[in-house]
Amino acid sequence: MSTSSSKAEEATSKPSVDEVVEAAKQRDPDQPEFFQAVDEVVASVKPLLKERPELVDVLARMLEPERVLHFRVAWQDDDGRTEINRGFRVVMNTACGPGKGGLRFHPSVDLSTLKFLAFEQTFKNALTGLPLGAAKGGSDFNPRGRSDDEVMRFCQAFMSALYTEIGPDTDVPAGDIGVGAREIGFLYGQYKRLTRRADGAMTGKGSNWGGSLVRPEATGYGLVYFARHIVADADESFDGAKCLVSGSGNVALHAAAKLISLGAKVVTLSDSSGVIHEPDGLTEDGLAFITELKTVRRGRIKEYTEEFSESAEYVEGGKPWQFAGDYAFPCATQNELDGDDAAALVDAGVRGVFEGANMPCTAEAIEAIKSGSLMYSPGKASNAGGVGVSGLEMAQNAGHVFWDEEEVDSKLQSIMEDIYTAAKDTADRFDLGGDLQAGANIAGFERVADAMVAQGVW
Ligand SMILES: NC(=O)C1=CN([C@@H]2O[C@H](COP(=O)(O)OP(=O)(O)OC[C@H]3O[C@@H](n4cnc5c(N)ncnc54)[C@H](O)[C@@H]3O)[C@@H](O)[C@H]2O)C=CC1
Ligand SMILES: O=C(O)CCC(=O)C(=O)O
Repeated sequence: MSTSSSKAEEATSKPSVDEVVEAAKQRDPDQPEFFQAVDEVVASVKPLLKERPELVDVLARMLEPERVLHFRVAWQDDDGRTEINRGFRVVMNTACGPGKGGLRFHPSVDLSTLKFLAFEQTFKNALTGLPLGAAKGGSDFNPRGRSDDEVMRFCQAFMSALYTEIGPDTDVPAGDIGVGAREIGFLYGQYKRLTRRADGAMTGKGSNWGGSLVRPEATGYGLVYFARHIVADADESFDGAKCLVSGSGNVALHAAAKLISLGAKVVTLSDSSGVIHEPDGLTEDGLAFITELKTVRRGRIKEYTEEFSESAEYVEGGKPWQFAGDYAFPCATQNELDGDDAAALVDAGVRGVFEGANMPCTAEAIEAIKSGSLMYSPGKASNAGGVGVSGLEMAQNAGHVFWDEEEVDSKLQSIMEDIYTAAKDTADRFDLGGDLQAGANIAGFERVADAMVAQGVW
């Protein structure tokens, strides 16, 4: 081969998948959470990229957000002091529809965390089958310990910087960690005050001011609907099963409620301080106590053992994964279940791990879960019910209609079943031994990639 032709070949040869990922890592060496999420997806989609090598270019574009907004949020606390926080919105991919994804208010929020969440959201939203793109945003502001007035002033300042960038056909934020009904109310109120538009540019709104029924419950209920398919395929059921649930926020509380309604014994819940273990399972009254404790009094989970139950124990700094059970539902935060925790679950005879949080299992944990032959569902599939019902909220807002609970819940069940089927069928298509993680990643990736190809290079 002549030197000139090999030069021409070099000039036109495309980078490999690994080179594409390596180049992205070199651009942002300080974003470990983002690249943890990227590595997980890329490992799964390699069989597809082998079949369709032209999609490697598309992957390269997916690794760069479409837009990143970084803004100052200055506000006054109750003592009249000026406080400064950082605000962000990462619009990752609008190939399938407007930006869509939650806002997180937590001291750990930075660009790496938001890019990982927005990247996960890209494939999750595609899996719902709805016309949704993907975004995520938030702030390092911590609502814990702040008065309602402080939270309102913070939310108003945050939205004052963001309102020009969002809209029902542009980007539609919702809640996530630290952003619940109270925060959505303050944020949407400020959006309307500034734009004079009640156009549903946020989801998770109250059901008497433009929100959808079942949106508060949707992520937790959807998780259980999804897991129920996996468990049923193994000829098992949740009736009488001991379930280890982590967290005590929106996702955990509604997953626990649905599990209890199916006859399961929810033996743990937790917060960032520790875990409670109720050996015979939480009663509906016990769960109602914790729901009030967490959403109204904004207290700590240990108060359940101090004020409500004599049979429960509280372990400061503990995690649910130290207890025995049949199934585990990590519903708190990223990387809350590591390799050692997963090994403990395998040793304790746990038979399935179903993710409610985004990326709650580390890579080592997933490896241990799979080599222990446990059932496993990745968050981007099993927690997609929240954004699914957000999509239904957008549809109701656009049509100026309001659906009853039965209608929304039955649509949610269909969405979860369709995602399960897509993940399973895609795993079969690539002969992946029923690996739902790989199946979900490939199915979500392929939908977004096809949409990007159809819309040209930009
Ligand atoms: N809210 C939603 O609709 C959706 C949420 N998710 C994900 O679910 C997870 C939980 O979110 P939400 O319930 O909405 O938030 P939340 O703010 O209502 O609850 C978060 C819970 O996690 C606990 N937590 C936080 N850090 C912890 C730690 N290091 N160890 C133990 N517990 C910790 C908190 O104490 C709280 O109970 C997050 O990963 C979120 O991204 C995913 C899909 C939708
Ligand atoms: O409903 C939404 O848009 C937010 C859901 C979300 O943030 C998530 O799926 O992680």
